[in-house]
Amino acid sequence: MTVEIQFKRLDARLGSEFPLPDYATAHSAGMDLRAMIEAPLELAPGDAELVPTGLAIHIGDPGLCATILPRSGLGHKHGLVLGNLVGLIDADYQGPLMVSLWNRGKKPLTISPGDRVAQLVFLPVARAALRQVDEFELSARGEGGFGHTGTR
Ligand SMILES: O=c1ccn([C@H]2C[C@H](O)[C@@H](COP(=O)(O)OP(=O)(O)OP(=O)(O)O)O2)c(=O)[nH]1
Ligand SMILES: [Mg+2]
Repeated sequence: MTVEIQFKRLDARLGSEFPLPDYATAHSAGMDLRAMIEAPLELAPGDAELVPTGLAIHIGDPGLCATILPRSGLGHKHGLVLGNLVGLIDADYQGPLMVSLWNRGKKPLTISPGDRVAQLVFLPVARAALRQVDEFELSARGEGGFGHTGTR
């Protein structure tokens, strides 16, 4: 499904020097986000920096959220992942979209202005109304968890 999402361009280089976030292929689930930094950023091993993406979005619909996820190639090959592991963008958030870049690897990494460093994925959300009970109707799993079903 396609949803229309309002955005504001906070950095004039987006949409001119660098393309706006977009899907790389017809069926990509994520649109890549760029590091809209002023100058190259060196991330020492273990360091994390909060980096602007140059845009703000307002999802507006409580039945939707967005997540910011690492890009597989950068995460696996270079150790560039997210300081919060996954970013969660609430439907009522209107501030600048930020990415926490974490070098979890063993070598310094240099991020250049405009690099595509993470990806934005929109997801449906179920919001819960919690109802307290004394007992659950017993399920097949019951309280078994944390490896209860084995590995083979
Ligand atoms: O990677 C991220 C994660 C979050 N946000 C923004 C959007 C989100 O709606 C807001 C709050 O995020 P979250 O609820 O995860 O953080 P919090 O520490 O609980 O902050 P708050 O108390 O504002 O909810 O920060 C980003 O821009 N980038
Ligand atoms: Mg929160």
